[in-house]
Amino acid sequence: MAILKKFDNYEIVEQSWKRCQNLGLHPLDHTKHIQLIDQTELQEAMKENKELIHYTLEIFEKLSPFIKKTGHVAALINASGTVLQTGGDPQFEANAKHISLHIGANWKEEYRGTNAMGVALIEQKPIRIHGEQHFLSVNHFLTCAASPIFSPTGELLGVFNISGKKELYSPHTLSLVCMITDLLENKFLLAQSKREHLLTIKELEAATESNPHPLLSLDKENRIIRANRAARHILGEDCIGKEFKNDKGYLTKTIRDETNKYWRSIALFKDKHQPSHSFDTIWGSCPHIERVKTLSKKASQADLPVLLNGESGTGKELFAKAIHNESNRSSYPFMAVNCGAIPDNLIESELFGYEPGSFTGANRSGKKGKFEAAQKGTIFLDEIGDMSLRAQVTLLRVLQEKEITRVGGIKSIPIDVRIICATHKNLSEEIKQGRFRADLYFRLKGIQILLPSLRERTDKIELAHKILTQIGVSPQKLSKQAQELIEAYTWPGNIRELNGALTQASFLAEDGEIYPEHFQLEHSHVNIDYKNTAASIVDAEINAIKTALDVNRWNVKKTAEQLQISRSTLYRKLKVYNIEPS
Ligand SMILES: Nc1ncnc2c1ncn2[C@@H]1O[C@H](COP(=O)(O)OP(=O)(O)OP(=O)(O)O)[C@@H](O)[C@H]1O
Repeated sequence: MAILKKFDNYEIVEQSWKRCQNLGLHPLDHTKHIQLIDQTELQEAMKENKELIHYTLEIFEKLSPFIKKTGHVAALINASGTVLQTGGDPQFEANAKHISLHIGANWKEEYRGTNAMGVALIEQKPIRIHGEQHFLSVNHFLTCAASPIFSPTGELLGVFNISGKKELYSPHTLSLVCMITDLLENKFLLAQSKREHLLTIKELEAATESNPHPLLSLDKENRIIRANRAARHILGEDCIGKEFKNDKGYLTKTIRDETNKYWRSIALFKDKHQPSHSFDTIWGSCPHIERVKTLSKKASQADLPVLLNGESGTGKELFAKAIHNESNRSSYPFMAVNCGAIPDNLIESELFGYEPGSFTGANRSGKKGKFEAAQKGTIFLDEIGDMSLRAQVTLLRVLQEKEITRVGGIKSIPIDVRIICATHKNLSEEIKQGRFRADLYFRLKGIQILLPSLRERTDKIELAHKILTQIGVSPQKLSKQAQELIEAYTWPGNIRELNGALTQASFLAEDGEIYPEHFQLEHSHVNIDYKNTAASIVDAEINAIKTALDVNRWNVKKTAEQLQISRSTLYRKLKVYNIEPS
């Protein structure tokens, strides 16, 4: 075993060798313990790991030029050790078959001795096993690097491995394997958290360099549903199911919020270093938004109630904050209340507070309500159209009397607060339908401001560039085709949706140019004209690529030069358009 000592993972390998000896494995007998599963079991395993295989194949395709060229083989095993996929250098793959590195074989340590996949399964961390570190001498010609793959809830799904001849040893293979497993884990998380509030923690001392994208998703109660490895590293391995408390002041960025107002009301995760909202932070130069800004600036000086009307995600809260920040009340609090999210029986205690011991479950020392907390400042009543009729009566009384009484209390407290309301509903229609009180509407209306939807705006690309700059991506990375898609899509979730879509697309583009395939949008919202234009652009591009490939006899370097694109872009397009030599 002395030979093992020259490697830094000496202790792990030594323990593995001991386990192999205890299990009765012999370094020279590699056939005795071979474990293969039959076709039925294999199909079962494939079915169980369908998603894992699908994502791995996507990565295999991207990697295959590199792996083939460098004489390596990549392999995926499931959590029981069975090889589910292999791919890479065909010549080396033939060698690999001789040592049972093929689909259906089991590479658990107990069957194949010390090996990177088997040890990664046991240690549940990335590992390299090089040359003579392998227990079976038949594997001594190999150098292997493997890393476990975890589900977004922390269960071990399998292991990804890259093997090559030991002369090809490179210190980077292990990093590559780790990057691949991170990518796989993120693909799972993105796919599974479609209807969850997905965040990334942006900047943190504890964030590891090799894992720059901690991702986690939250449920409506702010509990962590899923987290990738980087996020679990920061928040603790047992973080799943716990509340995400941002008590350490992490800078977070919402990647996706399925426009569920309840999640949005958990507005805890604000970047502390963000400039406070003013009209300068409201982007856009389309005449429509310019008009709205001018009106809002005037409104900020008037101390009258303001009613903001607009679809979800059009910036109502942003405008409310800007109005407050530019008003005489700016040095006093801005309190936001999502009226639709508060249960009817709690609305009074939420708005007006309560005295000690007033109801079961209440805080023993009593609590200030939002009106009191906003004293001399502004209260923002978001989704006022969703407020129950009962709550509307109570609110109307406060507006008339300009004082509140805490639940369970008798003392009246005078209130000096400016009210800004917002709704996506047509309140006149709500009044007609008997769902909103006309007298309350007239009290709240004051200055009415109608925010345009994103599809009505002419500055979508300008907004997209601003968003990309904000998330640290150069606007140049937005391809022409992606710009066409942004213009054509109808954006039912407005700027919030655009923000989420771009953040996600830039993430999926992995620092490359952003193309339509990086967006996860609902096709039904794409304008029909675009579909035709897009189809013709795509056809023209496919034809150009095919012609150039024919002319250059499939020499990728020359073809890329002729098309004036990089080789990696050409490879990507070949894959996306499924172009193969005929
Ligand atoms: N003109 C704009 N410039 C910059 N960012 C904007 C603009 N409009 C909206 N946003 C961004 O879009 C997101 C949604 O905005 P906001 O929360 O203000 O919308 P909303 O209309 O209040 O949505 P909801 O009705 O769902 O409460 C926020 O991240 C906000 O910063």
